Amino acid sequence: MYVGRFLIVGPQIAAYRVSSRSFPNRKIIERDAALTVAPTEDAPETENPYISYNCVRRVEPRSAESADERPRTPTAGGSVVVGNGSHVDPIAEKLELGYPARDALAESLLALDYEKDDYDTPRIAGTVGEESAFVGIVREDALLVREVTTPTLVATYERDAPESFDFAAETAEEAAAEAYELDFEHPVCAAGVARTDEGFEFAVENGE
Ligand SMILES: NC(=O)c1ncn([C@@H]2O[C@H](COP(=O)(O)O)[C@@H](O)[C@H]2O)c1NC=O
Repeated sequence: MYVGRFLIVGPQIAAYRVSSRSFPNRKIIERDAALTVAPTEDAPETENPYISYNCVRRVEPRSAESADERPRTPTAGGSVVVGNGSHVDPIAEKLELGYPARDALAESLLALDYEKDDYDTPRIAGTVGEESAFVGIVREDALLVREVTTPTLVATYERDAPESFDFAAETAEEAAAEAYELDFEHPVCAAGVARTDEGFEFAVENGE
């Protein structure tokens, strides 16, 4: 089965996988507080605006101090956002401003809406916070945002409503590997995120 991009959010763990028929020449690049999907060096040029984006963003815990004095190093609090497009950034920025995760997801997904491509591709996103985790999707016919307490999957095609999903990973590396290896067609790359005592750890599986 081909489900396109998908994510899984457990309450303390998250995974995101790029599956792609049309743009397989992509990889995930690790940055300081983000993971970015980008074309590989040998990818053909394209004007498609939807294939390069931050698929994971770390959000530092809110602090009463001024913006300049906020902690810059990862701590055990804070949140993580995962998703399949440019909406990941406004969701993270709203969490930074103190929006509840449900509202940050709903507002950002609705503002950007589904992608205006040949497939009306939905936008999907998830958050892992200190006390709760959420998933969301905006499709041509619906906006769904739901709190999750067990691992939950949502995908762009076919499996496009949040559903409970058997996901055993406990570390970021296991999450990236398990998502990459799941039996959905056209795997390209995957990201894993897990909360640890020090903050969130990230891992990437680029299938190399
Ligand atoms: N986020 C992504 O990595 C991504 N990759 C492809 N798309 C969109 O989905 C369309 C279909 O792509 P595919 O045939 O690879 O599933 C593409 O034309 C593009 O508009 C994406 N947009 C949303 O999932």
